[in-house]
Amino acid sequence: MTSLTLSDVHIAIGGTPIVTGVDLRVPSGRRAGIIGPNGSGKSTLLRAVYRHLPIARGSITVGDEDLWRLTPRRAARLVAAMPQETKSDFDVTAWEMAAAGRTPHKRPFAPDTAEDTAIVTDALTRAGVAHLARRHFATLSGGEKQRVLFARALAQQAPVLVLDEPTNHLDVRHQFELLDLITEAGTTVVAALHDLNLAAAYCDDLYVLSGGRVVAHGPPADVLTPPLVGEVFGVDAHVTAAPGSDAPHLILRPRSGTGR
Ligand SMILES: Nc1ncnc2c1ncn2[C@@H]1O[C@H](COP(=O)(O)OP(=O)(O)OP(=O)(O)O)[C@@H](O)[C@H]1O
Repeated sequence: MTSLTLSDVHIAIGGTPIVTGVDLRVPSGRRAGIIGPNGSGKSTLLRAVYRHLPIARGSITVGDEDLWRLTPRRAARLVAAMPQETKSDFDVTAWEMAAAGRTPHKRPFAPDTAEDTAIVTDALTRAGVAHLARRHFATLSGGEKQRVLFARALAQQAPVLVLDEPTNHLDVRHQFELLDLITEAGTTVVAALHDLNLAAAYCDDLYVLSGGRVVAHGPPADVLTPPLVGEVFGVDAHVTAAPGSDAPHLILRPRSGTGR
């Protein structure tokens, strides 16, 4: 297992600063959630962690390895991603999409070994989509695609998992199942989540992004206070306890006095 550390990370797109001075540390095997309103920079930050977007300043380290100094192959052995969107216009099956997770473990154009096949089968099974293996990825529903992409990330067997809104297409049962699977996998996780209650229930620490900066971080109970939620998200929050757990549970309402 491996820790993930972001130090003073700055990201600009087309000369415009989007993420500014982010420090974030996920100890080995722990789960950090990134929350924040639309456009606050969550996806941009995660794209830098899975090397789809370069950083302008700062560093990202996995264990003691500087992610941006590694070969793509080495980086992909350390960090697997389940991005929000994937180009699905080309003609691959769900199996081939999941099997792409094995690429960093193989020589270029090498065929799948029996071990690769077993790992991909196991990943599709754990993600609950083995029955879709022969279907064309482009024809799957949003939630089915999301679970195949999760299978790809599992097949990659990387110690760090980056998840961008992993539950946004999933029905409630599959939301819980996916987050339980992630918890059982025991990998180091950084995930952007819109659902504050799922974030509170499944993450050890939360980082709140607003305007590309971290404005609060810590255990969910310390971060998800009514004043913080009011200030960052512009809604009223009432905090209760989640049934059978120590995690806070929020009841959210439109901000009083907004005329709604
Ligand atoms: N390629 C781009 N060119 C210009 N601006 C961009 C680009 N990508 C992102 N941005 C801007 O950067 C900001 C942060 O976007 P990002 O997608 O990281 O936010 P987010 O917190 O993930 O939002 P959401 O909750 O809506 O998914 C937004 O204002 C967005 O418009």
